[in-house]
Amino acid sequence: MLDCVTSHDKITTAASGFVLEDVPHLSDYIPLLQTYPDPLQDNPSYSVVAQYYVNVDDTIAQQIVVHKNSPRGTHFRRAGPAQKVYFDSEEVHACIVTCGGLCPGLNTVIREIVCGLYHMYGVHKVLGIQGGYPGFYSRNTVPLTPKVVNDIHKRGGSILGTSYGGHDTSKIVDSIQDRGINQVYILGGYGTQYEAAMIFEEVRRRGLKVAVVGIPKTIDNDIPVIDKSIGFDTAVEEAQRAINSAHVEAESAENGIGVVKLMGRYSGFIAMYATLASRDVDCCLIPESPFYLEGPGGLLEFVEKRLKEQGHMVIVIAEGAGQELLSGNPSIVNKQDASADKLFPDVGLWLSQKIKDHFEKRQKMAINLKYIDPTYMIRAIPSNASDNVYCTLLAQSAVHGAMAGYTGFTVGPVNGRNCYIPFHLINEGEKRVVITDRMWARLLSSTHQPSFLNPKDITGEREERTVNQTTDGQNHSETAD
Ligand SMILES: Nc1ncnc2c1ncn2[C@@H]1O[C@H](COP(=O)(O)OP(=O)(O)OP(=O)(O)O)[C@@H](O)[C@H]1O
Ligand SMILES: O=P(O)(O)OC[C@H]1O[C@](O)(CO)[C@@H](O)[C@@H]1O
Ligand SMILES: [Mg+2]
Repeated sequence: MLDCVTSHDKITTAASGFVLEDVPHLSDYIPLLQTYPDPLQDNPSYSVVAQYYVNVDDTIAQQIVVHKNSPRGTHFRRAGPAQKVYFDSEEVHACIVTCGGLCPGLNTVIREIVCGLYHMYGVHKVLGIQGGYPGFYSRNTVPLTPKVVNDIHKRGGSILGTSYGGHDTSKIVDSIQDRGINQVYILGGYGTQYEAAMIFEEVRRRGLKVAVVGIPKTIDNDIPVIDKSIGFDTAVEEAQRAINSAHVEAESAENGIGVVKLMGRYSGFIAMYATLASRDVDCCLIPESPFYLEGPGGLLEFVEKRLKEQGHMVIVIAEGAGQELLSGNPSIVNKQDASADKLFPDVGLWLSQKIKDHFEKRQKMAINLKYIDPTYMIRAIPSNASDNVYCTLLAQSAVHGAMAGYTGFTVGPVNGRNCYIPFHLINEGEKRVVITDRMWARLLSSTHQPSFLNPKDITGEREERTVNQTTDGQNHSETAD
C-alpha cells in the first residue's frame, strides 16, 4: 500500500508494521523519463561481481534490535547501483559543493564522487562550486577531473573552500538551471542538509531534471538517523593526542590539572568517545549533561578529591558544555555567526580560571593547570584510514543514487549499511548524546566522575524517552549498544 502523507513524505506500509520511508524519484514529477542500462555491466572491474545491482525492493531496518512480536518499524532504501539508470552518461553535468565548518574527509568524498562518476559511469562533466552555497551565484567554478583530484585525500580542508550563510535558495537554483547542472552533490552538516532540502523543493517546483543529494559531514556527529558522520573517527583519534599531552603534563607536576577543550557545540560525542578511548580522563563535560561547580557533588569538590587521591587529573570539556554558567561579556555571548549559530565564549578558558581561582585564591593550594585547545587542529587534518574507506563508500552510494534517478535524500550508513534517507527525517533535529543510555553510563563508570544529576532529573529523562519510544516506535537512543 502506498500512502503519500505530504509532498515531503513517501511512505509505504506493509504487514507486520513494516514502514518504508522512501526517497523522491525524478520520475515522481517528470513523466516518461527515458532509462538506460547501467554502464557498470560492461565495466571489467564490476562485471565479475555476482548480484552486483541492488534489488529495487532492498531496504535497511532502522531498528536492529527487535522483539518477537514488535512491529518491524522504519526502513530505508538500500544504497547501491541500480540496473536501470535515468541519466545518459554524456548528458550528466554534476557539481559538488562543501558548506559549513571543515571536517576531515571532505577532500576524500570530493575525490571519490569525481572518480566514481568518471570510472563507473563514464561521466566527464563535474564542476566544483567554490566557497559553499554563496559560491553558486558569486564565485568561480572549477572543473574537476580524476587528475585534478588524484592526491587531494591526503590534504585536510576542502579544495573547494567552504563558508557560512548565503543560502539564497532561489539564486542557487537559478545558477543550477543556468549552468545546465543536473546532479548536485552537497556536503555539509545539519544546516547544510536543511538548505539542501529547500534546493530540492525548488528544483521540484520548477520541474527540473536535477538530482539533489546530501552528504553528511561534521565532526560533531550530530546528524540524526545515520550511524556516524565522516570525520568523526578521525577527530576522536586526533583528540587522543591532546589528551595524552594533557595527561603527561598533569602527571609531571604537583597537583597537575590538564584541561582539554574539544568541539561539540550542542552534542558531546567527540568528548564522550575520546574520553572512553583514552582512559586517562578523570572528568568529561558535555552540553547534554549540565554540571555545577560549587558545593557538595560539584565539580570543584570532585577536582579536590581527585588531586588528593592521585595528585593529578585530566578534564575534557566540549565547547558547548556549561554555557549556561558563563555570564561573561554580553557582547560576546549574544553574537551569531553568518549561519545564525550562536558564538560561544571559550568555556575551557572560563573553567580553567574558575579552578585556578578556587584553589589558589580560596583554598590557598598551589596547582599546575595547563589548558589545551586543539579544536581547529583536530578538524583540519586529513581523514584517517577508516574515514577514508567510509568516505569512498558514501561517495559511491551518492553517485549510484543520483544516477538511478533518486533525489531529495541524504546518503548515510544505518546499522552499517548505506541507505538513502529523505531530507525531512534528517531535518527533524540534531542528534544528542542520551545521558540515560548505556554509553554515558559506561563513561561515568570509567571516570568515576559525579553525574551532576539528581534522581528526579533521571526519572524525568527516562519518562520522556519512554514516551518517545512508544509514540513513534523508534529507538531514539543513538549510543546504546
Ligand atoms: N536553517 C537553515 N536553513 C537554510 N540554510 C541553512 C540553515 N542553516 C544553515 N544553512 C546554510 O547551510 C550552510 C552551512 O551551514 P552551517 O554553518 O550551519 O554549517 P553546517 O552545515 O551545520 O555544518 P557544521 O555546523 O557542522 O559546521 C550555510 O551556507 C548556511 O547558510
Ligand atoms: O569556528 P567555526 O568555523 O564556526 O566552527 C566551529 C564549529 O564547527 C563545529 O565543529 C561543527 O563543524 C562545531 O562544533 C563548532 O562550533
Ligand atoms: Mg551547523
